[in-house]
Amino acid sequence: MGRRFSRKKNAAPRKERDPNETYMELKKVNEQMEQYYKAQKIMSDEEWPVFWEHLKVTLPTTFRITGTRSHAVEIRDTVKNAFVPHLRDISVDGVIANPPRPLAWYPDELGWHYDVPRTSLKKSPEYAKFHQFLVAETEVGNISRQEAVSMIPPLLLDVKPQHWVMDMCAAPGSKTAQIIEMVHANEQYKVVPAGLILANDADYKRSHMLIHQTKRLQSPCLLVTNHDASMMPSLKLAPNNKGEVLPLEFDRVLADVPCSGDATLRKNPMVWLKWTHGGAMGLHHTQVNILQRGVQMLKVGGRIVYSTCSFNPMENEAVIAEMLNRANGTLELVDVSQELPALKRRPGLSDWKVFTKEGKIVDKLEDVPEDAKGKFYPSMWAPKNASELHLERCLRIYPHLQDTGGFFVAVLKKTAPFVVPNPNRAASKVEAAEATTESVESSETKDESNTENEETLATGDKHKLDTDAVKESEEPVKKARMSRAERYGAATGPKEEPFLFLDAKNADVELFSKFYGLDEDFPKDQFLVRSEGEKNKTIYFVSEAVKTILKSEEIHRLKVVNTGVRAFVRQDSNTPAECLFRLNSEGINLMRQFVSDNRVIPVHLKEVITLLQSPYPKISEFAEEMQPRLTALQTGCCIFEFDPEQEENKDQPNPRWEGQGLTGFVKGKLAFPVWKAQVSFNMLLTKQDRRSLAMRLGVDCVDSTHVIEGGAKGTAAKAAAIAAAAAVDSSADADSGADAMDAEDTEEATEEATEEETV
Ligand SMILES: C[S@@+](CC[C@H](N)C(=O)[O-])C[C@H]1O[C@@H](n2cnc3c(N)ncnc32)[C@H](O)[C@@H]1O
Repeated sequence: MGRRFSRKKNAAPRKERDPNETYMELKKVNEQMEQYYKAQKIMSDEEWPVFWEHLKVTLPTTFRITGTRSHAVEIRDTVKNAFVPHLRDISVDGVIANPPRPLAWYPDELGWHYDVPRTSLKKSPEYAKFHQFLVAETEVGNISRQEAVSMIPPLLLDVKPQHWVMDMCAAPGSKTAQIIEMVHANEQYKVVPAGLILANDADYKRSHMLIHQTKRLQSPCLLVTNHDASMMPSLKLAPNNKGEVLPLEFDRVLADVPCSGDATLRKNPMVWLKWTHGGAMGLHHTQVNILQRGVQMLKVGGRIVYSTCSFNPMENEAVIAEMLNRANGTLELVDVSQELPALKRRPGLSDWKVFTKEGKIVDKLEDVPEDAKGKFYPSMWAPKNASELHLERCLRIYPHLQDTGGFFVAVLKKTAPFVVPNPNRAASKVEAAEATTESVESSETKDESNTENEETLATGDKHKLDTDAVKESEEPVKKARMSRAERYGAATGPKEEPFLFLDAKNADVELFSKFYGLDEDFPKDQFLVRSEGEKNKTIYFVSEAVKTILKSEEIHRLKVVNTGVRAFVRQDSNTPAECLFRLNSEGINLMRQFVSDNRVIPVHLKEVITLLQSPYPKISEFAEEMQPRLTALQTGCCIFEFDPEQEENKDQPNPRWEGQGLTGFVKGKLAFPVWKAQVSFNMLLTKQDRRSLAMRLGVDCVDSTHVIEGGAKGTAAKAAAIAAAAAVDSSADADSGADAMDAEDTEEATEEATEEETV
């Protein structure tokens, strides 16, 4: 049995990692890489030295002020007017740091960057306060830490609130979060957007990081799946309200594919050590297949964005060129030169070199040594018609252009239905071998979905494995033996509980609908549970669009790992209460819109402080004028709503941000669930949420050991899995690319969540 390593209970706290430590010690040279990219002529000889030197400079920290909250602009102005003036001319580690500033190309000045590394923030009291502010706002979802270049693909995806969007390789989820915000951009009171976000990742653990990262956005329009994206299953949706049965297709698709990540070396200095000629070779074919599946599932007229955090043409232009040729006129590269006009970019390449692993240039497949041929595909070379494909419309983002990481982005539009090319036009020998098993596969697929149109049928019969993992000779036998889940690319994580919709007439639904006075036109048939146990424990709410997927007769094909906002949780309470279902903080902002005012208590700061500082305050501890209402309130859960605008002293400086001149309170209303027992009250927030609320209000709080939060069984285990995944991720594996920072943030947050749920 292998040794198990565990952290000792009384071990000293883990030392905070200092990415710069390793960074500084590393020699920032890699001659192979330098030669390789010089040979690719990715830029002019004059520009090269500036580019190369810039790769060695620490990356600024960036964050986004999220668009879903109506007060995003107020948060921006707080940063701009209250913090920035105090952050001018501040010396950190002996260097005068540039104050935070907006990213020139990010719309409405909602994307920001600053130079002081995270690990040095505490060295300056001004920056420490700024950091505290960022942390508090991040916890409530008003700010999202994300690398600048990683914000570009969703912006170019041009998502509207009614769009159905698929994010094919979504973990850890920073781009998914951005897309969710776009779907919710209109934020109309009592309106659940018609749009949908299907966020997928092949890695089960990472799919849970994604769930964690997006949870704070409280979107009922999100569905998280766990498939190999090149094998996303076709699906017929449940009939819509016109009785039509439509295939699962998307208006927008993001293919932010796994890549070698060599454009992240400002943040992942290990790239300097690890880069080799072979790094991108095994990825090209997977990338083509993921992109092709995305194109297949895209509606005609829809947009697909392909992106990598790699400079390598084999992972970039070669993939796009192959896709355009396969699409044979049904796909076009969009000229986005007028979109994000302030974003500095360089055009895509129309010619590039292919190297062997040993670093020799090979002009064509025939020239590759026989024993290495299996690793190469004809599509790795620039096609003869490259100059006709408008590859210059691709975007190459280089670090020296605007002090960012590197990125590659291509925006494609589907102009007509796309049929997978004849297997004879297969991209490789391996793919051709796969085609020999087609009769086994396609006959089964046709049985399952014989009404599918030509395009989806073609899709069904081309489920491919990552060819690197497949031995050619074994392939036909293996594929014929594969389980259905494997053929559809479902990853091998634990079996998921089904999603079971509750009837609008279900006794529990009727009970909480009546108790909370849910609006008459609230869609009560969009609640679901995840187990067929005797008692419904946690009740989730999903949008209508999500429901049409979950109610599909073919839902067994899709491995859904998470969906829905936790709206109600059955409270195990000894207190007699008419309704034991309590509202959950996770869904409070959504549900508040539909709950009758009878269960909503407007409160002042005083009451919030009472709840934060005393675990079970009695009615007598609240303001006298509130006591009759609190006494009359039926026992059970209610919402306390705090509106800072109603405070008399709202313009007084907040002691926490003193010096920054910030006025008293956070902007916008705050709603949180509170349980009323016979004579006392209890705030139903996790320790973390209590702390973050206290921090935002500039007050202290007491950590109650009786914090109640809706942790479904097994959630702690899942959170532990997330933490483990984040830990793996933060060691800068290649495909985490530009999002490693986000993973680190997730790790921190998850450790908190785990701690919480085990209380
Ligand atoms: C560059 S990262 C994506 C970053 C993510 N879009 C974000 O913004 O946070 C690539 C992701 O692809 C996933 N992945 C790798 N191979 C995959 C496949 N065949 N299908 C789907 N996802 C895959 C990895 O687990 C990884 O999470």
